[in-house]
Amino acid sequence: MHVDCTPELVVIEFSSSETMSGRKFRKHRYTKISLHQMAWLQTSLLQSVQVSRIYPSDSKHFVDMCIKTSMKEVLEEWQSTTAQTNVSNAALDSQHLHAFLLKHFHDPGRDLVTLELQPRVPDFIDVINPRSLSEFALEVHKLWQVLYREVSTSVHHHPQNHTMLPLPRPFVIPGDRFREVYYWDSYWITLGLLASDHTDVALGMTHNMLTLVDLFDHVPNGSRTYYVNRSQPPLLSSMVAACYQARASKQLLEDALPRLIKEWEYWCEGTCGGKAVIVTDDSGKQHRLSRYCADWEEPRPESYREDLEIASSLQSEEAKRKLYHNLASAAESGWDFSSRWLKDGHTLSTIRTTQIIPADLNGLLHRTAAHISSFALEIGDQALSNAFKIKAEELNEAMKQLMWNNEQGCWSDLLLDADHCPALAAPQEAAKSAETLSAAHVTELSGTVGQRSHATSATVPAADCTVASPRLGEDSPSTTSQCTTDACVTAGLIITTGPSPTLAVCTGRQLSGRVYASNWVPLWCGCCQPGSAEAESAVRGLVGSGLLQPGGIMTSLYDSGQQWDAPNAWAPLQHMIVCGLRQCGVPHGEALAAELASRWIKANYLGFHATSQMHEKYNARAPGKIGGGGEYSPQVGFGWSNGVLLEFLRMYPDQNTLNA
Ligand SMILES: OC[C@H]1O[C@H](O[C@H]2O[C@H](CO)[C@@H](O)[C@H](O)[C@H]2O)[C@H](O)[C@@H](O)[C@@H]1O
Repeated sequence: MHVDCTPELVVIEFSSSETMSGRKFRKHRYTKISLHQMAWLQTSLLQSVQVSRIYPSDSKHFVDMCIKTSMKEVLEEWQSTTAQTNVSNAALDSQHLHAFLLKHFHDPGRDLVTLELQPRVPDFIDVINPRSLSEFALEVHKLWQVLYREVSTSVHHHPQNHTMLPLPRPFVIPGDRFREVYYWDSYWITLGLLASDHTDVALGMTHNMLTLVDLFDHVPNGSRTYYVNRSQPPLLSSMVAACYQARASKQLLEDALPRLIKEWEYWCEGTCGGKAVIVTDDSGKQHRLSRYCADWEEPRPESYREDLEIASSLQSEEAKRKLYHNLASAAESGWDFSSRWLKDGHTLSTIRTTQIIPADLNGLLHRTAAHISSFALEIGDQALSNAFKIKAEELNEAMKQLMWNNEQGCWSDLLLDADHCPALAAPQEAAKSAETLSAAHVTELSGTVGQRSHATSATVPAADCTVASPRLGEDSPSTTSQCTTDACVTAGLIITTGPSPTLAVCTGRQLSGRVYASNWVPLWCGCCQPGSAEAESAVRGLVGSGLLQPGGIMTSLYDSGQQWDAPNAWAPLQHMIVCGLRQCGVPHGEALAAELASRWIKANYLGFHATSQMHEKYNARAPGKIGGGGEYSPQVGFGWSNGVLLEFLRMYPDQNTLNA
């Protein structure tokens, strides 16, 4: 396989099989096995199994099963079975399907081995006050053992029989249906492991992530082949920073730096396609920002039936492809799903993820650049450090000019008009003109995308073009300045070729007025100076946002029925915002951080006492109540909740008001 991260088109064609059509994958390097797997994940077998509801409780069940025989055998027999029964490319009756699956597949789980973790009780647990909380912390600490795994030898020897990626080191999984490593979950799991004195496991998890960057030029959403088409919120540099703080090894920084730079290029340089966008500010100055943009335009294999159902209301194939692309891109955001990505705020078929420049993503990229700069300094590479210092400053300036929402005291998401911007199109669309190669298995074709020179104009409301109060609905704007229809129309969108052939220049944009916890993530990412006017305004904005509830920081103000919305509260958001408040240099911010951490600890404690479990999400309005909504049933375990709880108790061991 080609190793450079250059614009590339990979064409897969399984010529001997009717069940596999030629598929194109643009960008990045995929491993050969993952390419075969990606093609396999688009066969009529997958479609038949998922549509038949043979595993009714969860669409993820089938894609996590392991092949008993070989992929070749499975596909050849599938082809002849469907041919014999004269239902080529269509569903078999459930009896035949059952028999077929039993012959060729193991239930999920064969790709993992449960390991023994070295027992230890970290010192901070003894210091926790009151005693009941210290006992609770010990129970949660013991859950690492329950979630500790490594991949089985079969994954290393026969990777083509597994969707599981062959990770070299042991790891902690989130739990329940999430039987693999998840990118952003791993950061909070790592923090919890470090608090728990499991430093070697934390380092191993970080090493796994660096290996994934070697293989894919990015960290996939999760360690499964069906997740490699996208990433998740970039927290690898934060994992490295946390491990470096725990065990100051310069070797870790030496190993990490080239991989972090590769990851940076994936998100920000535009060479890997789709994610980087140029947006101009009111003075015409161009800024580079990033968005979520998956390399996938099919139903997600792990949620196949769900995606087909959402698409059923759409007529054209193009509209369906665009929908699938936006669903996968929302999964890349980690916020799958949320009113945040939905044009009307509640209907999944109105999803428009790739039209949005997210405040949290760009904040995290700023944090990544700042980390790279400081790691480079630490190992004596002044030039690299300077280069990334400049990148961090540029991104900060872009966010300040384009995303800072003075009215709400936060960084808001930006809306672009993707319909009128060719380079913002879905990946297969952008690659449409490329020639499909016929090949026995896998072939590569380089340098075919993004050669565009359009100068189109269309109209979208501009940043200063707004109406009164924030509301959820179509393009609800953010500030209270007057807006007339004419003013909106004249401040139009102009798209031209950007400095790099793959980047679009968008001169029209609109600040989202919707209120999400993600709007305060940049506070944690160092996007304003401690003690500055912005920091003060952000603290005020958060207090007045309506998000601060008795059970923690609510994800949004909108009860959309999606899991990344009200009334749910998620551990990662609590952690980033609490730490942002702690470091923002505003006295009231620090007190608020302590108060919010206490609310979260109490909610987790009550939830554990009611259910004997740690949960993936909670209900912010009712402390101790479990969260819900979304496309799968609420999960227990749970990696990041355990990590944040232990980290909060390490930071704030005195919780004497627990029973108040
Ligand atoms: O199967 C549906 C989706 O499930 C995952 O998303 C959710 O769980 C992840 C693991 O805890 C978490 O990282 C993510 O924020 C959750 O929304 C998965 O990441 C998605 O890609 C997948 O489509």
